[in-house]
Amino acid sequence: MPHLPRRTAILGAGAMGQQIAQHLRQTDGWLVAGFFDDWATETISPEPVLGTMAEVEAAYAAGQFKELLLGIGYQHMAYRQQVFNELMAAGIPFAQFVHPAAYVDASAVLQPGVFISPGCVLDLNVQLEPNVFLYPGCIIAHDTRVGAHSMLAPGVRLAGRVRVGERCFLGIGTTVMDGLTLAAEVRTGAGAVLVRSLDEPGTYVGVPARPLPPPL
Ligand SMILES: CC(=O)SCCNC(=O)CCNC(=O)[C@H](O)C(C)(C)COP(=O)(O)OP(=O)(O)OC[C@H]1O[C@@H](n2cnc3c(N)ncnc32)[C@H](O)[C@@H]1OP(=O)(O)O
Repeated sequence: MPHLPRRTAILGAGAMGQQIAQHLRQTDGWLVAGFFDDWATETISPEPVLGTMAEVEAAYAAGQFKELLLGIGYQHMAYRQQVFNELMAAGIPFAQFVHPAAYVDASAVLQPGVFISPGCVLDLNVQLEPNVFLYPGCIIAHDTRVGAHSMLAPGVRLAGRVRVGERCFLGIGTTVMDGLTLAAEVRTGAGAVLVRSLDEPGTYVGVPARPLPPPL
């Protein structure tokens, strides 16, 4: 008997939600049930907006979808965490999506809500905590762990035994040397190269990366 497709709803109908939907549509075994969004009532996509965020639980109970993925972007890191935790606590399952054009070693440990875009490579014993989102082309070397709700922009490279804290956003092309630990809520600018561990939240830019002073 053929497997039923994974009927998945996406939280957020904006650009990130649309990107997630497109990957699902093009991957065997997945089906986009629709979107939940507090602002949009319709989308350019074939699937409907099923309701607002407050209506997710009732839609799940009514069987409108089986799993969730989160399409809330890096400008809203605290909200990403809040929505994920609330819906997990309500017993609504989050999917894990690994694009077929990614390489994920069999030893990797992926928690619920993880999303892995095309071109990513995860080597031996990588751990992605809940709700981690990898944009295309991220390379994560052996024994590295990425903390819950963090997002890695396209082309981020983490060497071996790195620890990335929760709610971090690593900007496009960031490189992190082996064995470093990054605190929670670290952000990095495009092309940053991290050569020391970072104990404090904040934005870091440059080669080697330095703190970006907060605006006056
Ligand atoms: C799929 C996707 O598209 S995912 C998103 C991918 N996009 C990214 O990763 C972008 C990451 N963001 C950046 O790099 C941004 O420049 C940030 C967040 C680091 C800083 O943004 P802002 O706070 O707006 O800083 P602003 O642009 O005003 O620059 C402040 C200073 O930092 C410098 N600066 C900004 N970004 C960088 C950078 N990546 N590397 C080095 N210096 C930088 C600026 O030149 C400026 O220096 P100055 O004061 O000497 O003139």
